[in-house]
Amino acid sequence: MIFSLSLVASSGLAALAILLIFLYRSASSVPGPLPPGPPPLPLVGNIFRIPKIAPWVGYQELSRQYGKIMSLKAFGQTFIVVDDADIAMDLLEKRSAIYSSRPESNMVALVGWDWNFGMFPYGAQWRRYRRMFWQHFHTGVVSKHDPHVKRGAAILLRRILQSKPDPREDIRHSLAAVVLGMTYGIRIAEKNDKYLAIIEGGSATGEHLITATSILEFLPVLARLPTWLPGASFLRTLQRCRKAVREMRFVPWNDTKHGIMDGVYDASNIAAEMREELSRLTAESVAEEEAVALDIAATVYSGETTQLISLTFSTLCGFFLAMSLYPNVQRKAQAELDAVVGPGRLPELEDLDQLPYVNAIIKEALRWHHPTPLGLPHANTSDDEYCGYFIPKGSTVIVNVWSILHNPEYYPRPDEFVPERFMKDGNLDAAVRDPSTVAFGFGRRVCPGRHLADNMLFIYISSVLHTYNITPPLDKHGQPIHIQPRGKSGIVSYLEDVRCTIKPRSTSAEALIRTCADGLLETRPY
Ligand code: HEM
Repeated sequence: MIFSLSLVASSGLAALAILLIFLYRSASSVPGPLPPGPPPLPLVGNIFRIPKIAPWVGYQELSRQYGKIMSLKAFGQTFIVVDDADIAMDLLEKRSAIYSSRPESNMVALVGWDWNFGMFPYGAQWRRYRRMFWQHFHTGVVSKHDPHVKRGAAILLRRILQSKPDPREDIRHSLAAVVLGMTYGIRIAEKNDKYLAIIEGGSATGEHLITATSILEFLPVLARLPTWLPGASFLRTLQRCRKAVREMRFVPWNDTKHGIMDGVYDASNIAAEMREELSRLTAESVAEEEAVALDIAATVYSGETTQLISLTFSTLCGFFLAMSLYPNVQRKAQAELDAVVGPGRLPELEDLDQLPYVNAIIKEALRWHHPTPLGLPHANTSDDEYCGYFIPKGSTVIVNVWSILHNPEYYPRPDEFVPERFMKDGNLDAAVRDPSTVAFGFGRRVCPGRHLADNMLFIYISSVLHTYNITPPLDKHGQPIHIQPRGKSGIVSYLEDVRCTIKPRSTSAEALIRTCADGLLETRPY
């Protein structure tokens, strides 16, 4: 009896143990909840809660309600929105093995951008392209582009001497000169340049890439409809986009390859280096390698929706506006430049360490008006769990970079342009979070052009501060107009209005612009 009782008891215990193990196992295989977020509607999810205008502000408001990591749903797709630098690092840097892909997008191929590795999914092909790109931009080699950068800054200095109330066209023209010179050795014409028109046509297609706003993203089958159908104007737009992107991808490469472009060109350029390498390959591998090289070159100057031009352009526009609004900042930087560089020359990269306040202005320019307020989205390639929340494979992970860079806890009075926040006792303060740690993205996808971008921002900003005074624009009565900084919505956010008055600091500054800039602008190849 005792035996049978104990048998029953022990078999009961065993059954209980098996049941507990089963319950534990099934509980642990049930994914935890998604990060908090607004309750989804059936089928469409949170489509109506996804902010469309200045979405970084809308996401910040949602994050205040739901937390620093939250989730939204749209047509079955999960969006994870992160509003905290440490969480972004935890996921995108520390777990970069699974958070380095891009969201799948039908629009990328429909608009014709599927050769650009910035949009490739994570994998062997992306690695191969990125490695090739990196060979031309890592810290050990990036200085080879300095002559092109200095020449671009000289073009800007020379063009704004005409003192127009809006510097945008001049900034864009000078950056296009850098990118075409550096990539293909092409020197663009003062006016009506063929290659400039090609870049602008290609980059304008970037707006069609924004996912979740196009019906084609969810119903790609519509792209197969005949273009002549009434109401199918969007298909004709896509056709035009693909043509513009194709021209951007092939025309400069082919023209320089066959030596048929107009005007002068510089022998030192990335495409020429690539061709040199191709010439050492066997005939069988040349065709495949040339296709990759051509796309890498096109990526340099088109980047992810024309990184080099758009993002550097947008940051420089923010700098011009900030200088017109904060005259004391400008004067302080000019005093530093006068003491270190002196009146007889333009600043050089070698001066960088001696100019902490100018460096602080560059950091503040990247923070105050960040060109990609929501960064570029990542996607995770396997299911994950973070702080008890389930993050399903294939989620779109968005970091609200703007909100992080405007968090008053780290950057008090965040809407004001205050370079002093990065300074302590006359030096840069290492204790303040450097905006570059989030501004250039994260993990394995971090911007591979960041060292070039740093150099460009330094040369452009220090050269302009050294030679020009930037003040507010004047109305027809000669009264200063106060411009309110407002960023437009888009993957790249541009300021709506950056009008200002730009005048040489003195007659000797004007002479310096003419002599130094004209020297750099000589048409002789390097
Ligand atoms: C102020 C200037 C710039 C800013 C703020 C910037 C910012 C960024 C950001 C936020 C990303 C996405 C990173 C991520 O996914 O986490 C990115 C990617 C990228 N950037 Fe930049 N960038 C700048 C300049 C440049 C320049 C000058 C180049 C080219 C020389 C460049 C080439 C690229 C490329 C090719 C990618 C895609 C990388 C990949 O997907 O693997 N960027 N950049």
